[in-house]
Amino acid sequence: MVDKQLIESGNQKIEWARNHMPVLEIVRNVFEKEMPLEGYTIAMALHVEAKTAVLVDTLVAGGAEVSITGCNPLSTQDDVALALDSKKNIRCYARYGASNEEYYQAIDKVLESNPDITIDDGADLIFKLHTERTDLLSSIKGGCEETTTGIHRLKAMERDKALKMPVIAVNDAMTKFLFDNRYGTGQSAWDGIIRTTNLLVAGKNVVVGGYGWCGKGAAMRAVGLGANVIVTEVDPIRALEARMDGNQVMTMREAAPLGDIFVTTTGNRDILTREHFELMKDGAILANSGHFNIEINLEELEELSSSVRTVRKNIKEYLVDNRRIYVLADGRLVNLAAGDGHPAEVMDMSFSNQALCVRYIAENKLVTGVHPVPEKIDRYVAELKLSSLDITIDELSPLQSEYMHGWESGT
Ligand SMILES: NC(=O)c1ccc[n+]([C@@H]2O[C@H](COP(=O)([O-])OP(=O)(O)OC[C@H]3O[C@@H](n4cnc5c(N)ncnc54)[C@H](O)[C@@H]3O)[C@@H](O)[C@H]2O)c1
Ligand SMILES: N[C@@H](CCSC[C@H]1O[C@@H](n2cnc3c(=O)[nH]cnc32)[C@H](O)[C@@H]1O)C(=O)O
Repeated sequence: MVDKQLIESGNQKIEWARNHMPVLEIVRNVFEKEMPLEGYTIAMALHVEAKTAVLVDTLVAGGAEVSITGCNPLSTQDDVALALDSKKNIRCYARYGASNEEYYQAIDKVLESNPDITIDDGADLIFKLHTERTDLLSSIKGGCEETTTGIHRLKAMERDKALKMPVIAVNDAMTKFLFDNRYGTGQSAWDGIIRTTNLLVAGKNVVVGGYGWCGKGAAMRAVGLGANVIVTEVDPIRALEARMDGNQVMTMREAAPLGDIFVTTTGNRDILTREHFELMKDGAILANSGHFNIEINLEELEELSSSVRTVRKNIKEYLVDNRRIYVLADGRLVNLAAGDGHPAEVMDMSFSNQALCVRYIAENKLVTGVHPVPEKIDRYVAELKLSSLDITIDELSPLQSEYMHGWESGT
C-alpha cells in the first residue's frame, strides 16, 4: 500500500474505535470547549493503534501538542502511525518491527519535544528522563503510567528516592484495572491466540501463569471457550481464589506435561523455562499476555532446540527432542503483537482516565512521587460509562445513608 492508502486505512480504524469510545468522546467535547491543555506538550509511549489514536486526538482537541512512539516494537500498526503523523500538532515516531536501537531512538525523538507531561505504558519515557535526559526533568509537570509493571517500576524508584517527578498510577484506578486488565486481557489474549493459530480451545488443557487481574480474565474466558483450566501462582491467596473459582491449581512443573496452551500473565520473568520445556507435550502452544518477552525464557528454549522456524504468521516452531513447541508473537504480548489489543469499550475507560489525569496534572501542582488517580475522576468515568450504556442505578435514601454511616442503630 502507498502512504495515502495506509493513512486512509489508519483513519478508518480510528473512526471505528472513536465511535465505540463514548466516554472519551464526552471528555473530548469538554476539552474542545475549555482547552485545558493549551500550551502543553505531551510525550507518549503507548501501543500505537486506533484506540490510542483516539486518546491522542482528545489531548490535541484540548489544545496540546503530542509526540508519540510505541511501547512495544510489535504492537504498532503502521497505518494508524502514519495517519497520526499526518495530523496537525501530532508527531508519531513508531514503526512496526522497529529494532531495539530504532525503538530507543524513537523514545529519544519523542523527548526532544521538551514535554511538560508524559504518558507511559511500562515507564520507558520516565526511565530515560531519569538516566540520559535528566536535563529535561525540571520542566516536567508530571506523568501518567498505564500498566501494572510500570507502576511496580515507579514505586521501586520512589522507594529508592530515585523518582524525581510526580506520576499518576492510572492503572490502579478501579475503572482501569477491573475492566482493562480483566475483561480486556480476557478477551483480547484469546482473540490473539485464536486468530493466530486457527485452532480449537474446547477440550484443551489451558495453563494460565498468574491469577492477578489479567490471569483471572484469561482463565475466565478459557473456561467459557470450553477449556480445562490450570492456574499456577506464587501468592497463596490468589491461588486459593483460583481454586474456589473452579480452576485446578498446581506448580508449573506439574502443569508443564499437561498443558496444550500456556498463557503467562504475571509481569514476572522465567515463568516458563528449560525445566518446563523439557516436560511439555508435542504441539504445546506458548503465549504471553503479561509484560515483556521474558515471561517465556526464549533463550533457554532456543538452546534446547535443534531447529527453529516460522510455520505461520506469528508462530515459531521450536523442535525439542522431536517435540514441536510453538511460540506465538515471539513471546511478546499476544493480544497486541498478534491481535488488535483490547476492545474499544474497555480502552474507553482506561483512556478517559488518562485524559482526565493529564488535565489534573496540568491544573494542579503535584509533589514528586506516585499518586493515585483522584477518586472523583474514577467515579466520574464509571458514571459516564454507565450512562453511555443507558443504565441507571439506585441512590441511597437519607435513612439508608444514615443507617450505613451511623453506629447507634444496631440489630
Ligand atoms: N496484555 C495486556 O494488554 C495487559 C493488560 C494489563 C496489564 N498487563 C500486564 O500484565 C501483567 C499482569 O498484570 P496484572 O494487573 O494482572 O497484575 P497482578 O499483580 O494483578 O497479577 C500478577 C500475578 O502474577 C503472580 N505471579 C508473579 N510471579 C509469578 C510466578 N513466578 N508464577 C506464578 N504467578 C506469579 C502474582 O502473584 C500475581 O497474582 C503486568 O505486567 C501488566 O503490566 C498486560
Ligand atoms: N511496554 C509493555 C507494556 C505492557 S502492555 C499492557 C498495557 O497495554 C494496554 N493495552 C491493551 N490493549 C491496548 C490497546 O489496544 N491499545 C492501547 N493500549 C492497550 C493496557 O491498558 C495494559 O495496561 C510491553 O508491551 O512490553
